[in-house]
Amino acid sequence: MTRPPQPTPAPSPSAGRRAPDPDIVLYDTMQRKKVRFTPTTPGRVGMYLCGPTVYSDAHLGHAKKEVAFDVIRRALMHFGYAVRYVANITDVGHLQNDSDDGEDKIARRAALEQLEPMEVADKYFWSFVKDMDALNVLKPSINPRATGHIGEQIALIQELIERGHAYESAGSVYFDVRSWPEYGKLSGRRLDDQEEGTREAVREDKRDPRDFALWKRAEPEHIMRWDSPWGVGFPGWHIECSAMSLKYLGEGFDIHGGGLDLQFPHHEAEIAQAEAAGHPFARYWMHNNMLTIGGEKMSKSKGNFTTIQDVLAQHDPMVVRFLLVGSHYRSVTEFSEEAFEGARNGYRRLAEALGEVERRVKDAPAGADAALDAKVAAHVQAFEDAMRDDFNTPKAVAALFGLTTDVNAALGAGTPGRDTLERVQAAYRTLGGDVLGLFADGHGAARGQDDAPVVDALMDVVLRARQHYRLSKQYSEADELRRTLADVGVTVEDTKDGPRWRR
Ligand SMILES: Nc1ncnc2c1ncn2[C@@H]1O[C@H](COP(=O)(O)OP(=O)(O)OP(=O)(O)O)[C@@H](O)[C@H]1O
Ligand SMILES: [Zn+2]
Repeated sequence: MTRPPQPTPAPSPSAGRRAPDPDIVLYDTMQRKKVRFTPTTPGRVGMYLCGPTVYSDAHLGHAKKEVAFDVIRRALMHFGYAVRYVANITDVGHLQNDSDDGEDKIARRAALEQLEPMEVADKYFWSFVKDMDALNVLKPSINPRATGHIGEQIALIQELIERGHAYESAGSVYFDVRSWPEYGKLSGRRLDDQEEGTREAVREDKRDPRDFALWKRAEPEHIMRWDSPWGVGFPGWHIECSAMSLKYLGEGFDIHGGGLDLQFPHHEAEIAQAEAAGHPFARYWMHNNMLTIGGEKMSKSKGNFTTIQDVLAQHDPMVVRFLLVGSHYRSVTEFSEEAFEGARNGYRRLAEALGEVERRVKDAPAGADAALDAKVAAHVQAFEDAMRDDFNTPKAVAALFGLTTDVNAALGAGTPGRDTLERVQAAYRTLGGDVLGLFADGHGAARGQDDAPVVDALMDVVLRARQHYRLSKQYSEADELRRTLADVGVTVEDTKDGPRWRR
């Protein structure tokens, strides 16, 4: 079975209010330098992002990646491009330790929680969606799941076998790394170097220890299994991304994104699988750096993670987002309470200035303020220049602070003309709101002030009252309190450290 050719589809239309900006520069990992960005189809961008493996709640490291690429997408839209944004959901094939051995992460979790594997995948998929909504991450245009594309993956594997780049062995299929000299071009790893690291892990059914699985034979106890030309099995982790990105974005699509840690082997494998099968792959590769804690990558397996839900129980989602955009996507973001403190103050400064502008704009005197207009235009220019230069969000945020200093000075001296205030408002809403994703409804400026400390104090009182009811066995009063809180979206959980709440 040969896979039909994949024409580049017309991307779904999105806001293209201005002519596509030809001066965007981005850092391409493949070329190892900043290059001018020119999409294949003028005005349209096809973008693919490696999404989560849905076997646990997402942590703040995942949020860094999602927000980083969300901002890139939003910036491209701001600069006049229609973006089709495809982000996959891995719900099969991702084995423990990212290797070709071990249990499937989803199946393992299913056994632990005594759920169907698809129940696990759905549970954590929806938890991920909720987190992303809270962080104001735009929904992907397409959110394909690996289990929904087994046919496409099998077809691509067949093409690789036909072309002599993959072989079947005992019911599994492996990519023949030696048949594809370009393997290693993204990460810059030479085949000899790779051999060193993997010699130990040599499997008897592989011709070469560096060969990676495209399809794995399912042992009898393996629950997630599909029929294939090679018997009952399941796909390798890498193949889904090659198959689904080509399916929805077409050959030679524009941008492929993901975390730096995915460069090797995942992205290297994605490229080899597509290109060895004769399908030109992504034209630009973008990688976000890591969110760290104590200098170490926050990661599920290291256990040094804080879930997004836990973070959001303590911090305004817009402050979390502000913290993340405060460092460049290619820089490390160190997670600490002090960093949050800084973000809270920084975000409040912007949100309060916008709040004040929005309060005054209706009653502002007619006309404009030329001096302030000139300053606003310069800050807008600085913001856009920063974003054109490899999406430099820290510089862009600095431009918003510059704007805020000038706006606060002008507001201190009186109320500027309405035309100017409207331009100031539009600058905040467009640059901070549409591009950086801040000031989402119900947060920051819309609320006028950060009421988190007040809410925290009130919740403290309420939880103590509930605790009092419980200790004096007044359970119906305690339940009534919990229900009242639930009605306004506040969940109370009793943990071994006492009651905790989140909204
Ligand atoms: N600390 C982090 N900072 C930024 N991006 C991250 C971080 N951790 C994971 N990612 C990104 O999120 C995506 C999914 O990662 P993955 O599921 O491997 O998370 P993980 O916590 O590293 O899990 P594990 O420890 O089980 O490998 C990848 O693109 C990865 O680069
Ligand atoms: Zn991928």
